[in-house]
Amino acid sequence: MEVTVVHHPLVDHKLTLLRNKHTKQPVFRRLVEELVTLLAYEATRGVRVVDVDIETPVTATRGIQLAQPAPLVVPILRAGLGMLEGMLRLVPSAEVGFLGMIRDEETLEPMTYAERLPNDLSGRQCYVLDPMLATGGSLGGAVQFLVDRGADDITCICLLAAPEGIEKLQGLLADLHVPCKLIVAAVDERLNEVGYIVPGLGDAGDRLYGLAE
Ligand SMILES: O=P(O)(O)OC[C@H]1O[C@H](OP(=O)(O)OP(=O)(O)O)[C@H](O)[C@@H]1O
Ligand SMILES: O=c1cc[nH]c(=O)[nH]1
Ligand SMILES: [Mg+2]
Repeated sequence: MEVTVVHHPLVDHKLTLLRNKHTKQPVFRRLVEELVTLLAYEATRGVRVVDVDIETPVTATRGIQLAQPAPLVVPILRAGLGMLEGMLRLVPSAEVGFLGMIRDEETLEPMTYAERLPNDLSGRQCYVLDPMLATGGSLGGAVQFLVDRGADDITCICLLAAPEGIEKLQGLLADLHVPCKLIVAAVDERLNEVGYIVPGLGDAGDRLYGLAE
């Protein structure tokens, strides 16, 4: 798996605001969207295009446009939903599929509770959105789910990743033999004893949408 850490002062500036526990929910939501737009610019460098003939007001010329089928964006509910608008701002013609996953906070095992995706994902460029790659259970489960549906081109966009999660995903992908990229704003130090990213930003879903319990 190719891992790209996006280095840019605006990304680091926004990420610092996001990490700050005093950042209020409306600002947090806005920052997540803005960050995703910046990451999506990097993540879509390999988006498929086709040549197209057009006419400008001056002359005929050749350009490009996004190829069909359109890219498929898959936010992992809940927290990944906070990234959707930021992604669609850059790729408004993308289609959207949904995957709901929750990790058991005791065992840290992920569970899939909702799914609305095309049945056949072969030949689709899939962009998975999840702000946090912690143990890697949730994103690994999501990637496995997409591959089981035939996905053969997957790009994951995360805000923060722990080294442990990246390693787990690498291991899974070595067995799956499917090309996969990871675009992330920062790789943090480690996981703590309860599976949270350190220094991290806390529970992304709770900070976006409030406490789930
Ligand atoms: O790498 P992992 O150890 O699996 O942890 C990461 C997952 O945890 C969070 O979701 P959570 O389960 O809290 O659900 P939520 O988005 O509904 O809050 C986050 O959005 C990831 O999906
Ligand atoms: O730090 C973490 C780890 C998992 N999920 C989160 O939302 N935050
Ligand atoms: Mg959560």
